[in-house]
Amino acid sequence: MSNPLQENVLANPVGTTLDRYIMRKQSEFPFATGELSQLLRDIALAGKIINREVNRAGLIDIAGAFGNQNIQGEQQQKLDVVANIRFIRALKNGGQACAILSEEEDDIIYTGNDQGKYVVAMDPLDGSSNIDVNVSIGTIFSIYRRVTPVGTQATREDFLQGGRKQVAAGYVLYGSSTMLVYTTGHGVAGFTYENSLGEFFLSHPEIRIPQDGATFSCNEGYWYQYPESIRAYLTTCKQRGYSGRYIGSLVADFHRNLFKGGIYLYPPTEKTPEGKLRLLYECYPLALLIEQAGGQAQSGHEAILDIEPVYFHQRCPIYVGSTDMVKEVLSLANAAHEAAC
Ligand SMILES: O=P(O)(O)OC[C@H]1O[C@](O)(COP(=O)(O)O)[C@@H](O)[C@@H]1O
Ligand SMILES: [Mg+2]
Ligand SMILES: [Mg+2]
Repeated sequence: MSNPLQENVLANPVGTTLDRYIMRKQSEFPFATGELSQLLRDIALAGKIINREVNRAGLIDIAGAFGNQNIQGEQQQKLDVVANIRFIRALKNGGQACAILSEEEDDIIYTGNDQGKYVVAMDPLDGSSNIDVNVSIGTIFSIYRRVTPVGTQATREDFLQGGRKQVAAGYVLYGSSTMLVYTTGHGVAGFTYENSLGEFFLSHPEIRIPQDGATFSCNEGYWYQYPESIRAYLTTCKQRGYSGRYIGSLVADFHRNLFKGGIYLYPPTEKTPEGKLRLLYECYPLALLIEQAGGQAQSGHEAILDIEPVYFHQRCPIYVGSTDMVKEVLSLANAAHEAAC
């Protein structure tokens, strides 16, 4: 007969670690060789290291601008640079990624692992404008199986395969808790970081976004730069009494809508006529996640995952979230388009 202590411990298992979950998922694919599993572990490790830097950002000298501009013409923050270095190093040491594309670097980063079967596109630190003010930020990643022969150097073709060729995608959210959310094309799972054990534990096995929502996320500071159809949509949302929520960190706004329902909009503006967000390491990975969770991601003309990739730091408008809300934006945009023709 077990005593109360044993019963209590037996009744409270610590949970499924990310490692165990990856192994369990791998065993569902008889031909899996473990390289993608190892790559996901490497990304989780980099996420843990950046989490440590983010948590003590105020204590150590990584606040503020780094003093360089990246290829986007944006002032790099110190934490952008730190996160970039940490991720590249973790992927180099992991040995599975033969090349990386980063928001913070102009061109392909070769890891020296030419035997690696995968390439990774990443936004090492998303929500840079929020770094110094202790607001949630994140890391976004997208993984492809290379198309160039193993043993050779990766080329731009490996990165410009198109959104539907992603074999995995996800993000790490550094918020009130740190979470890793990813998909390998078989649903979306979320893991919460347990600091004291240094482990990610499965906390959200099958994430599904609600079909509809009552929250809209966009920077209304650009109201007068938005297309008329978007202003019409936002006006309708307000007339319905929907909530406006805008953190200014794409990962954090996306995460909230993923769990609660809602829509994130970054339309074309006069300042960014093609949209602001980057196709390869912001829009594609979140579009794969949202479709796997039952939502939609559109550019106003087509599904984000169907946009043809032409160059590395390509931008596009994005409307992503609950299906009913994205569909409504599209129908207004199409009506405006037809009226203009
Ligand atoms: O300040 P704006 O124009 O509203 O843009 C905010 C958006 O830009 C971003 O900060 C762009 O990402 P980075 O921080 O990785 O450059 C998104 O996270 C965010 O949603
Ligand atoms: Mg970003
Ligand atoms: Mg960034």
